[in-house]
Amino acid sequence: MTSDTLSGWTIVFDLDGTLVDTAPDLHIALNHCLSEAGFESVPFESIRHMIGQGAKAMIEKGLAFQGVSQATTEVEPLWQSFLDYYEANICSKSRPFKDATRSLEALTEMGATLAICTNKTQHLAETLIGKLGLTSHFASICGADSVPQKKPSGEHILYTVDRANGSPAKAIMIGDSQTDERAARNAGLPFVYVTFGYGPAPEQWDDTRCRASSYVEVMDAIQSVASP
Ligand SMILES: O=C(O)COP(=O)(O)O
Ligand SMILES: [Mg+2]
Repeated sequence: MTSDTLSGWTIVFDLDGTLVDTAPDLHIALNHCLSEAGFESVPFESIRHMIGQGAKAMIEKGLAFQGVSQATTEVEPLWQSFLDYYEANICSKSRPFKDATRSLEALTEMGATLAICTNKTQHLAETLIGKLGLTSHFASICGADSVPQKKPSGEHILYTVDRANGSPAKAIMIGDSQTDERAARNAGLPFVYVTFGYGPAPEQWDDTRCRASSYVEVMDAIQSVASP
Protein backbone atom coordinates (compact mmCIF):
# COMPACT_ATOMS: atom_id res chain seq x y z
CA MET A 1 0.00 0.00 0.00
CA THR A 2 1.43 3.39 -0.93
CA SER A 3 1.43 6.31 1.48
CA ASP A 4 -1.68 8.47 1.68
CA THR A 5 -3.78 5.61 0.27
CA LEU A 6 -6.08 5.99 3.25
CA SER A 7 -6.13 9.76 3.41
CA GLY A 8 -9.55 10.95 4.62
CA TRP A 9 -10.53 7.51 5.95
CA THR A 10 -11.41 6.86 9.57
CA ILE A 11 -10.72 3.34 10.83
CA VAL A 12 -12.81 2.55 13.91
CA PHE A 13 -11.66 -0.32 16.13
CA ASP A 14 -13.55 -2.24 18.74
CA LEU A 15 -11.31 -2.73 21.81
CA ASP A 16 -11.85 -6.02 23.69
CA GLY A 17 -11.13 -8.97 21.41
CA THR A 18 -10.17 -6.77 18.45
CA LEU A 19 -7.28 -4.50 19.40
CA VAL A 20 -6.38 -5.96 22.78
CA ASP A 21 -6.59 -9.49 24.18
CA THR A 22 -8.26 -8.52 27.45
CA ALA A 23 -9.94 -11.85 28.28
CA PRO A 24 -7.33 -12.98 30.87
CA ASP A 25 -7.70 -9.84 33.03
CA LEU A 26 -11.49 -9.73 32.56
CA HIS A 27 -11.65 -13.38 33.61
CA ILE A 28 -9.71 -12.80 36.84
CA ALA A 29 -11.79 -9.70 37.69
CA LEU A 30 -15.08 -11.48 36.95
CA ASN A 31 -14.14 -14.39 39.21
CA HIS A 32 -13.01 -11.96 41.91
CA CYS A 33 -16.43 -10.28 42.09
CA LEU A 34 -18.27 -13.62 41.84
CA SER A 35 -16.24 -15.17 44.65
CA GLU A 36 -16.67 -12.09 46.87
CA ALA A 37 -20.41 -12.58 46.52
CA GLY A 38 -20.08 -16.30 47.34
CA PHE A 39 -20.41 -17.73 43.83
CA GLU A 40 -18.30 -20.29 41.98
CA SER A 41 -15.71 -19.31 39.37
CA VAL A 42 -16.38 -19.25 35.65
CA PRO A 43 -13.81 -21.27 33.62
CA PHE A 44 -11.64 -19.31 31.17
CA GLU A 45 -13.02 -21.11 28.10
CA SER A 46 -16.50 -19.87 28.98
CA ILE A 47 -15.73 -16.19 29.37
CA ARG A 48 -15.02 -15.33 25.74
CA HIS A 49 -18.66 -15.24 24.71
CA MET A 50 -19.54 -13.16 27.78
CA ILE A 51 -17.45 -10.21 26.54
CA GLY A 52 -18.72 -7.60 24.11
CA GLN A 53 -21.72 -5.89 25.69
CA GLY A 54 -20.03 -4.26 28.66
CA ALA A 55 -19.01 -5.43 32.12
CA LYS A 56 -22.51 -5.53 33.60
CA ALA A 57 -23.74 -7.85 30.84
CA MET A 58 -20.64 -10.03 31.41
CA ILE A 59 -21.44 -10.36 35.13
CA GLU A 60 -25.07 -11.20 34.34
CA LYS A 61 -23.87 -13.93 31.97
CA GLY A 62 -21.41 -15.14 34.63
CA LEU A 63 -24.30 -15.48 37.08
CA ALA A 64 -26.53 -17.16 34.50
CA PHE A 65 -23.69 -19.64 33.83
CA GLN A 66 -23.99 -20.64 37.53
CA GLY A 67 -27.74 -20.94 37.18
CA VAL A 68 -28.28 -17.84 39.31
CA SER A 69 -31.25 -15.76 38.27
CA GLN A 70 -31.08 -11.98 38.23
CA ALA A 71 -34.36 -11.91 40.11
CA THR A 72 -32.59 -13.27 43.20
CA THR A 73 -29.28 -11.42 42.92
CA GLU A 74 -28.51 -7.71 42.69
CA VAL A 75 -25.92 -7.21 39.94
CA GLU A 76 -25.03 -3.65 41.00
CA PRO A 77 -22.79 -4.56 44.01
CA LEU A 78 -20.96 -7.19 41.95
CA TRP A 79 -20.44 -4.63 39.21
CA GLN A 80 -18.92 -2.13 41.66
CA SER A 81 -16.61 -4.81 43.04
CA PHE A 82 -15.66 -5.82 39.48
CA LEU A 83 -14.89 -2.22 38.47
CA ASP A 84 -12.64 -1.58 41.50
CA TYR A 85 -10.68 -4.78 41.04
CA TYR A 86 -10.48 -4.54 37.25
CA GLU A 87 -9.30 -0.93 37.26
CA ALA A 88 -6.47 -1.82 39.66
CA ASN A 89 -5.44 -4.83 37.54
CA ILE A 90 -6.54 -3.78 34.07
CA CYS A 91 -3.23 -4.35 32.32
CA SER A 92 -1.69 -7.27 34.20
CA LYS A 93 -2.01 -9.67 31.27
CA SER A 94 -3.83 -7.70 28.56
CA ARG A 95 -1.75 -7.11 25.45
CA PRO A 96 -2.47 -5.92 21.88
CA PHE A 97 -3.09 -8.79 19.47
CA LYS A 98 -0.18 -9.87 17.30
CA ASP A 99 0.80 -7.16 14.79
CA ALA A 100 -1.93 -4.79 16.04
CA THR A 101 0.44 -2.01 17.14
CA ARG A 102 2.47 -2.26 13.94
CA SER A 103 -0.75 -2.04 11.93
CA LEU A 104 -1.86 1.11 13.77
CA GLU A 105 1.46 2.72 12.86
CA ALA A 106 1.15 1.62 9.23
CA LEU A 107 -2.44 2.87 8.93
CA THR A 108 -1.41 6.27 10.29
CA GLU A 109 1.47 6.42 7.79
CA MET A 110 -1.07 5.75 5.04
CA GLY A 111 -3.02 8.81 6.13
CA ALA A 112 -5.87 7.14 8.04
CA THR A 113 -7.37 8.56 11.22
CA LEU A 114 -7.86 5.96 13.95
CA ALA A 115 -10.56 5.70 16.60
CA ILE A 116 -11.91 3.27 19.22
CA CYS A 117 -15.59 2.48 19.76
CA THR A 118 -15.99 0.17 22.76
CA ASN A 119 -18.63 -1.06 25.15
CA LYS A 120 -16.06 -0.72 27.93
CA THR A 121 -16.66 2.36 30.06
CA GLN A 122 -14.81 5.48 28.91
CA HIS A 123 -12.56 5.59 31.94
CA LEU A 124 -11.53 1.94 31.69
CA ALA A 125 -10.93 2.18 27.93
CA GLU A 126 -8.72 5.26 28.33
CA THR A 127 -6.88 3.70 31.27
CA LEU A 128 -6.11 0.50 29.36
CA ILE A 129 -5.05 2.23 26.15
CA GLY A 130 -2.90 4.62 28.23
CA LYS A 131 -1.18 1.81 30.11
CA LEU A 132 -0.41 0.07 26.82
CA GLY A 133 1.15 3.29 25.49
CA LEU A 134 -1.27 3.49 22.56
CA THR A 135 -3.17 6.72 23.31
CA SER A 136 -1.36 8.86 20.73
CA HIS A 137 -2.59 6.63 17.89
CA PHE A 138 -6.24 7.59 18.38
CA ALA A 139 -8.16 10.72 17.45
CA SER A 140 -11.10 9.57 19.56
CA ILE A 141 -11.90 6.88 22.12
CA CYS A 142 -15.61 6.48 22.87
CA GLY A 143 -16.75 4.22 25.68
CA ALA A 144 -20.26 2.92 26.35
CA ASP A 145 -21.06 5.67 28.85
CA SER A 146 -19.96 8.47 26.50
CA VAL A 147 -23.10 8.06 24.36
CA PRO A 148 -26.85 7.74 25.03
CA GLN A 149 -26.97 4.35 23.21
CA LYS A 150 -23.99 1.96 23.11
CA LYS A 151 -23.31 -0.66 20.42
CA PRO A 152 -25.27 -2.27 18.74
CA SER A 153 -26.64 1.23 18.23
CA GLY A 154 -25.12 2.79 15.14
CA GLU A 155 -25.08 6.12 16.98
CA HIS A 156 -22.13 4.93 19.06
CA ILE A 157 -19.98 4.46 15.95
CA LEU A 158 -21.21 7.65 14.27
CA TYR A 159 -20.38 9.64 17.39
CA THR A 160 -16.90 8.07 17.47
CA VAL A 161 -16.30 9.02 13.81
CA ASP A 162 -17.57 12.54 14.44
CA ARG A 163 -15.31 12.99 17.48
CA ALA A 164 -12.38 11.98 15.26
CA ASN A 165 -13.44 14.67 12.74
CA GLY A 166 -14.14 11.94 10.20
CA SER A 167 -16.96 11.29 7.78
CA PRO A 168 -19.20 8.17 7.93
CA ALA A 169 -18.94 8.00 4.11
CA LYS A 170 -15.23 7.18 4.50
CA ALA A 171 -15.19 5.10 7.65
CA ILE A 172 -14.72 1.37 8.34
CA MET A 173 -15.55 -0.56 11.52
CA ILE A 174 -13.31 -3.43 12.67
CA GLY A 175 -14.76 -5.74 15.33
CA ASP A 176 -14.96 -9.23 16.78
CA SER A 177 -18.64 -9.68 17.53
CA GLN A 178 -22.18 -9.67 16.32
CA THR A 179 -22.68 -6.52 18.42
CA ASP A 180 -20.02 -4.74 16.36
CA GLU A 181 -21.44 -6.00 13.06
CA ARG A 182 -24.95 -4.84 13.97
CA ALA A 183 -23.64 -1.45 15.08
CA ALA A 184 -21.73 -1.05 11.81
CA ARG A 185 -24.81 -2.05 9.82
CA ASN A 186 -26.97 0.39 11.82
CA ALA A 187 -24.42 3.14 11.13
CA GLY A 188 -24.16 2.22 7.42
CA LEU A 189 -20.44 1.42 7.62
CA PRO A 190 -18.50 -1.44 6.00
CA PHE A 191 -17.46 -4.00 8.60
CA VAL A 192 -14.35 -6.15 8.93
CA TYR A 193 -14.93 -9.14 11.21
CA VAL A 194 -11.86 -10.45 13.06
CA THR A 195 -12.02 -14.16 13.85
CA PHE A 196 -9.31 -14.10 16.56
CA GLY A 197 -11.52 -12.26 19.08
CA TYR A 198 -14.34 -13.37 21.32
CA GLY A 199 -17.39 -13.45 19.08
CA PRO A 200 -20.09 -14.58 18.73
CA ALA A 201 -19.65 -14.38 14.98
CA PRO A 202 -22.17 -12.27 13.09
CA GLU A 203 -25.06 -14.33 11.79
CA GLN A 204 -24.88 -15.35 8.13
CA TRP A 205 -21.45 -13.75 7.76
CA ASP A 206 -20.29 -15.00 4.39
CA ASP A 207 -18.45 -11.98 3.02
CA THR A 208 -14.97 -13.48 2.82
CA ARG A 209 -13.52 -10.15 1.74
CA CYS A 210 -14.26 -8.71 5.17
CA ARG A 211 -13.21 -11.62 7.34
CA ALA A 212 -9.75 -11.39 8.88
CA SER A 213 -7.91 -14.02 10.89
CA SER A 214 -4.82 -11.86 11.55
CA TYR A 215 -3.78 -8.21 11.40
CA VAL A 216 -2.14 -8.92 8.05
CA GLU A 217 -5.61 -9.81 6.79
CA VAL A 218 -7.16 -6.81 8.58
CA MET A 219 -4.82 -4.58 6.57
CA ASP A 220 -5.76 -6.34 3.32
CA ALA A 221 -9.47 -6.04 4.12
CA ILE A 222 -9.18 -2.32 4.87
CA GLN A 223 -7.37 -1.81 1.60
CA SER A 224 -9.98 -3.70 -0.38
CA VAL A 225 -12.83 -1.72 1.18
CA ALA A 226 -11.08 1.66 0.79
CA SER A 227 -9.91 1.09 -2.78
CA PRO A 228 -12.03 -1.70 -4.28
O1 LIG B 1 -16.27 -4.73 27.73
C1 LIG B 1 -16.95 -5.38 26.92
O2 LIG B 1 -17.73 -6.29 27.25
C2 LIG B 1 -16.86 -5.10 25.46
O3 LIG B 1 -15.96 -4.24 24.98
P1 LIG B 1 -15.74 -4.10 23.38
O4 LIG B 1 -16.95 -3.34 22.88
O5 LIG B 1 -14.46 -3.31 23.32
O6 LIG B 1 -15.64 -5.47 22.81
MG1 LIG C 1 -15.12 -6.81 21.22
